[in-house]
Amino acid sequence: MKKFTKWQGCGNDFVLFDCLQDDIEDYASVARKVCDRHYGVGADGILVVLPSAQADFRMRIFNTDGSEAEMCGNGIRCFARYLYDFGLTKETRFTVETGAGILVPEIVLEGGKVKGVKVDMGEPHLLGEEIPVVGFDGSKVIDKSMSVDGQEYHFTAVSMGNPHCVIFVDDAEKFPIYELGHKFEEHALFPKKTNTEFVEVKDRQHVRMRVWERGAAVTLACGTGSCATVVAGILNGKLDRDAATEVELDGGKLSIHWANDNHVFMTGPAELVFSGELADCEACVC
Ligand SMILES: N[C@@H](CCC[C@H](N)C(=O)O)C(=O)O
Repeated sequence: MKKFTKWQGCGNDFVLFDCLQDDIEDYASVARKVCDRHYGVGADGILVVLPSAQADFRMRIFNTDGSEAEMCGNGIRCFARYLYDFGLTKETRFTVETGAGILVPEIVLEGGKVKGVKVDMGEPHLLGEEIPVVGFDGSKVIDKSMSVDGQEYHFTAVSMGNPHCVIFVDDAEKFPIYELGHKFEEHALFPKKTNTEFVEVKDRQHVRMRVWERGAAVTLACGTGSCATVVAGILNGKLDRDAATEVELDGGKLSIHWANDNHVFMTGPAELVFSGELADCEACVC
């Protein structure tokens, strides 16, 4: 029987497997089964805790469709809180190897209790080949035009280790995300597919964002998407850089700050939902 814990950060939910001792044979197949909301536990992805030769821990993340993502912002806060709450580290600040490099989460304490997690998400990548976006080698992809379903959209592309396409809209609530989201994800401009954020700017430090995630469809929140949104908002002159921006998501709020050292800092909640054991663990080697 493989034990797991279920977590959520702003309603973006994950099943976490601690594979420091017992590994899972096929992460992709476990992700597809376990994330199913009818036949499985139900989640937007699975997080895998692994040892690392370069950092204190290693995190891998698999989407509901079994694809592996380079990084997950809400996921790394849950990952960090698991390590701290379950006694795998006594440190409040430690290093995590991810597909986006080594990142640094910090447990935020208030009166001895965990209030949230702040993560140094590293530097955004802006060149076309780094994201990647076809046809933009050597240049940034800011306020460019793309056609989806016969309609022209202005987009800005940012990588936070994983690809994001940020679209500023007049009314985020009215955007037909369920009908059109997958067309952005699969657009020929993005050879590794993309996450897409539909963003309404409320004021210079406050946005409303809805997301269609690569490999997971609509989720209640996206941490890397929130970072990409704020970077794109600043690059387009819509947001201020001197203080944090509040990103209002379907499932909660994140505070994002693109600091002068070029690092993006994300602060937000991470909560344990429940612990359990998989009844059918045929994909595990434990
Ligand atoms: N929800 C996550 C991002 C998860 C990975 C994403 N779907 C991808 O494939 O890049 C977040 O909070 O960042």
